[in-house]
Amino acid sequence: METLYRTQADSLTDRIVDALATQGWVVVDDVFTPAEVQALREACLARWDGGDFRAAAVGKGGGEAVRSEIRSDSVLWLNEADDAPAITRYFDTMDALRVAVNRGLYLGLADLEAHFAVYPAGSFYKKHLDRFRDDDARTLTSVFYLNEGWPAGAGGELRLYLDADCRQSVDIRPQAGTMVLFLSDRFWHEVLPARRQRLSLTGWFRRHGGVMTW
Ligand SMILES: O=C(O)CCC(=O)C(=O)O
Ligand SMILES: [Fe+2]
Repeated sequence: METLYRTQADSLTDRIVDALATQGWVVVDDVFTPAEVQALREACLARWDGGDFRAAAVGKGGGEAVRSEIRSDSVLWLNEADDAPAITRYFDTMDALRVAVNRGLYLGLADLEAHFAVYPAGSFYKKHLDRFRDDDARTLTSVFYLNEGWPAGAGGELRLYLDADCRQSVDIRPQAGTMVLFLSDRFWHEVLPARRQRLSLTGWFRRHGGVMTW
């Protein structure tokens, strides 16, 4: 009988948890409402126009460097105390998702780091894994797209490789409202060259590595 009382939000998190448990990745399109997507898109564009973005780097700490032959997007890191309600709402919703995923999968996700990314026409991100060699905190990747009506010929798909040998893959169009979630240490992926400006909001759920903090 319990299922009768389930809300739509519950069934969304059930779908996500089930897919992550069985295949390690999932594509969903109902985490945010169309109005929330639109507000995030406007916040992203306002900051892009304001010149707040920086060329994205690869690597971490001492090894961090801008390598435009590997990735040619620009990013703006976000924090939950942002002035824009759309952004604080993003962090609230993602936190609810974090709690639900922890409950279902015991991943021990502790926090989220997130940035807007803008890929100007012609940009790409070559095949990579999201987990850093020297830091295994990134556990679950979420990529959320903010592009109204992305035509089939516009490139810019996320190519997600489904096996370690990269023999099988799926291409996901970066349409507004689409969210892709995948385990950060398992799935190689790349962004195919985009033929028009491509906007996204990428988040990594991290667990606390090494020393326990309680
Ligand atoms: O935007 C995407 O589809 C993926 C971006 C990505 O792989 C990354 O920022 O690590
Ligand atoms: Fe990535």
